[in-house]
Amino acid sequence: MRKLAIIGVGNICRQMVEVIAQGDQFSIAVLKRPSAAFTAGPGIGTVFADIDDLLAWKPDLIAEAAGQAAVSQYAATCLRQGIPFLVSSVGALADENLYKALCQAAQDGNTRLLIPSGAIGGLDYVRSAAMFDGAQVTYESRKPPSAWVPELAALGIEPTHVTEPLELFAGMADEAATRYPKNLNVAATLALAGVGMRNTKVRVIVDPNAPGNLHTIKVDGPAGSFELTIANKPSPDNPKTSWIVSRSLVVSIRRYFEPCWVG
Ligand SMILES: NC(=O)C1=CN([C@@H]2O[C@H](COP(=O)(O)OP(=O)(O)OC[C@H]3O[C@@H](n4cnc5c(N)ncnc54)[C@H](O)[C@@H]3O)[C@@H](O)[C@H]2O)C=CC1
Ligand SMILES: O=C([O-])CC(=O)C(=O)O
Repeated sequence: MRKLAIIGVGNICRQMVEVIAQGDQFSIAVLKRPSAAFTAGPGIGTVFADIDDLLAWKPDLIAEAAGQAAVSQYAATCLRQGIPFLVSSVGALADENLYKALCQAAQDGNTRLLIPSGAIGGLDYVRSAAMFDGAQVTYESRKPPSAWVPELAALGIEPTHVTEPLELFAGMADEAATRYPKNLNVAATLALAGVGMRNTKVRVIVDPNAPGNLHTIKVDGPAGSFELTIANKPSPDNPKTSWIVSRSLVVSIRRYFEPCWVG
């Protein structure tokens, strides 16, 4: 039985535990915020509120499903201790210094910083296409107003008053992922797989007509072109987070331990 630790006890964690409990051979511990009122439910063996206690439990892999601040707070310590660290809040790595420090910590610990595809896909193609000079990569996020409630409120906009597509942002991936830490982690993922944070162009649109969380990736380069639109259903408990994300994390965990993987 392997030991899996999940940082964060929200929507993604809940779904991961449900899926893993159905067949994977893991015992699961979670790390909650010290102030959070959370007790172990089905599938969760132990609840920690302190990272040192979690590390003393000696997990085989730690998955972060908490937020960008949790990556800067915990990842380096875990990696230096030789524990693979799977990041969901990839936008934290838009900070180049943090990204380099975590790669170094992984090397020092002889382990890996793991980055899942999350809400998007096609990263294998993007990675290969980016090996050719001149490849261009763009990303467009189009989510309904329900995914943008606090951000719209900060602009003084009532979500129900958005009746036409509204461009929130146009710029580069690092800025998008930093400005919108709960909606644009995938911009950083795409940038890391492809042509980098400062070369990946991003548009963010609040679209009242979007049938879900739409992600469009375009690649144009010497090797060919590629256009992919993914229409994700939002998570039942969190409209910002696409439902598929927890599954992507579970796939990454299985892939880490399995002797053979595809893709
Ligand atoms: N890579 C991807 O495709 C995606 C990544 N994400 C990332 O996943 C994160 C989690 O998403 P959800 O589970 O839907 O959010 P959620 O808000 O339902 O759950 C987050 C949980 O983490 C806890 N938390 C926050 N900071 C913490 C800390 N420092 N230590 C311990 N616990 C902490 C919160 O109390 C909450 O229980 C998002 O904030 C986002 O950064 C979300 C969607 C897609
Ligand atoms: O789940 C999604 O659709 C994307 C998302 O929130 C993120 O990248 O942070």
